[in-house]
Amino acid sequence: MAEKYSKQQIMDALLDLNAGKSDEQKWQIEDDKLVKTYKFKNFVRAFGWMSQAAIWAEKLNHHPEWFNVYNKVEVKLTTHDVGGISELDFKLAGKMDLFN
Ligand SMILES: C[C@H](O)[C@H](O)[C@H]1CNC2=NC(N)=NC(=O)C2=N1
Repeated sequence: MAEKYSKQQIMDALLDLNAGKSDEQKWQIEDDKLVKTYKFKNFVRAFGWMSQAAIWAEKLNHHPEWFNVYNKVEVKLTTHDVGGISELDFKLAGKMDLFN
């Protein structure tokens, strides 16, 4: 099972994940969750991306909390099994960024 990351591990991994991204594209930590809002051209693009992300989530056996309205998807990643953020959240976040 994944281990809960310490604050330091989270900050290190976050720097890595956000490297080279504009402020708008950066992941943030909110309430012990890794959070980002993706914006797409339209609903079909948003939903297509969610379908791809769902396949990665299933592969990793790690599932997002997310909320979609039209062209926006708000994603919150946390590891329920450990009550915090783990490597799995950063893995899934990295995959999500690959095809957005
Ligand atoms: C039994 C099952 O493997 C676990 O409940 C998995 C499924 N997906 C999960 N997803 C997330 N985000 N956190 C978990 O702790 C988690 N655990």
